Amino acid sequence: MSTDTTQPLKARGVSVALDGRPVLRQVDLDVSAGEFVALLGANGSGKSTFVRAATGLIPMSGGTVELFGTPLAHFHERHRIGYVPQRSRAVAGVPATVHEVVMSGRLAHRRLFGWSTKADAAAVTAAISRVGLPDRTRSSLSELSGGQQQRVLIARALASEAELLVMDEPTAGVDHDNQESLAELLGGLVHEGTSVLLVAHELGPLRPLIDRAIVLHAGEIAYEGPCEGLVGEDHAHVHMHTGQPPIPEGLTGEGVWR
Ligand SMILES: Nc1ncnc2c1ncn2[C@@H]1O[C@H](COP(=O)(O)OP(=O)(O)OP(=O)(O)O)[C@@H](O)[C@H]1O
Repeated sequence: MSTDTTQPLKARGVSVALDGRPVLRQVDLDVSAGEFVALLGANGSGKSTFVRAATGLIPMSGGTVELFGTPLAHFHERHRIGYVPQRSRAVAGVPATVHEVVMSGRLAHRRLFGWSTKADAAAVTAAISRVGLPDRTRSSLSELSGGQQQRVLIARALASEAELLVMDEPTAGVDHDNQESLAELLGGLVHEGTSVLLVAHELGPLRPLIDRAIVLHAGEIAYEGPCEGLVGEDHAHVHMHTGQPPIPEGLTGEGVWR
């Protein structure tokens, strides 16, 4: 269980331009220790861009990010962040076994070119078991179903013993039963003190886990507050399409539409 109460993520005024076009504008977003935050919004609203910028994968054109109290540029404890990319981005053409992919989650624990240790092997075995794939350890990733591939990517983050999981659409293309298993797994991790930033279109079985929702619209925050302030599964889309809050302002008493 994580006992560190330092704020895992503090982003202020994050702006990103891609191909010279502003994609994110002045986004403030926090994830506190033990918190489960959902980042919602329509296709192209900038969700993936935000998590990629906040984890240092792409540069920002403005703003600041602190990870566990350390400015991004000086943050070297990569193992504390478990980035679970969109499956389609991560899996395409990867000729690796489940074991190899999950073992790659241990790299941040090792010295450069160090051999894997017993601790690495134990962490990998435990992570693969935890996502329910112990009998697929030697399978190639390409042989697995979409939901199983997603679990392998999560196991990689678990193997790194991450304290903040940043997950980009982990339920996309995953059937309901696998979404339920994912919700159970994440519920257990949160109970143990893991913090989560989840990018999603639809929350489904993950909805009860969420402490706070943030809706992006065209690269800016359009809503921040509890899920109860969101109406329906595709609520974010309704709002995005109409440009109007789906409920009269002030009626929920919770959350802020901007
Ligand atoms: N490499 C890139 N170069 C130029 N523009 C990009 C690039 N990647 C994304 N974009 C654009 O940036 C905007 C935000 O994309 P992003 O992938 O962050 O959105 P998203 O909310 O995660 O959408 P989705 O739900 O479809 O993944 C989109 O208009 C997209 O076309």
